[in-house]
Amino acid sequence: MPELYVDSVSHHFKNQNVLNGVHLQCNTGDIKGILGRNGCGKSTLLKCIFGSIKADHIYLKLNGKMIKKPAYLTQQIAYLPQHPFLPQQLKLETIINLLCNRYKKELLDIKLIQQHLKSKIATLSGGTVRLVEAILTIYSDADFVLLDEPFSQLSPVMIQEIKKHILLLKQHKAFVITDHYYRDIIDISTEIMLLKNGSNYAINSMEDLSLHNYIPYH
Ligand SMILES: Nc1ncnc2c1ncn2[C@@H]1O[C@H](COP(=O)(O)OP(=O)(O)OP(=O)(O)O)[C@@H](O)[C@H]1O
Repeated sequence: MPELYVDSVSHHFKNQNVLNGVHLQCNTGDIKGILGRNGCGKSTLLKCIFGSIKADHIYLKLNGKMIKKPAYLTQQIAYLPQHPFLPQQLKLETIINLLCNRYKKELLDIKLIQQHLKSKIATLSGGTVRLVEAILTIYSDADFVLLDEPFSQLSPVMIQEIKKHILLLKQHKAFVITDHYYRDIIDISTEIMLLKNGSNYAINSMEDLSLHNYIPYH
């Protein structure tokens, strides 16, 4: 079964140690939810795994094989960054033709996608771009999908739509997802971890989140 295994992730910026030996592992069917306060290093962790920043140290295996080059070069990992990444002047249809093969049919069956196929990205609202980017990443060819704040900017019904697609695709893929909409993360995740002071902690209840001072005590 496809497996992403990441261990001993460490990274610093100037004199700040952001990640200090983080561990993460997931297989097809897993949705790994990552929670943590602002600035604790969630985005940095996803970037280190994807390879868009070079970690001080990372031990990364894909399907049992050690990967030494940036993981995005394997094309087995897809990544939704926090910032918009689709080319503004291209039509959605062109982007799909360039990027999507494996789940193209399923993608083109989605009403929201059909609706905007002929539109240039520049003409879509900010939230719609976010929605389209999240759906394209979920339906990418990759077996492992990293999603950085896929729910931000989205109305509740659109958050529901994204959750539906993640749950549909998890039979074929593994997801690592982070967002401050923690209830939505908890709702779909098979496992939750909290990032704090550079380390990861297993979360088994809402009380754990209070104990770690991620959510306030009631
Ligand atoms: N390029 C950079 N140069 C210097 N410091 C950085 C850089 N990128 C991130 N940092 C710092 O590293 C820390 C972790 O940032 P990161 O964006 O990973 O946090 P986060 O958990 O994703 O936060 P948020 O929930 O607010 O998005 C922060 O203190 C941030 O200021």
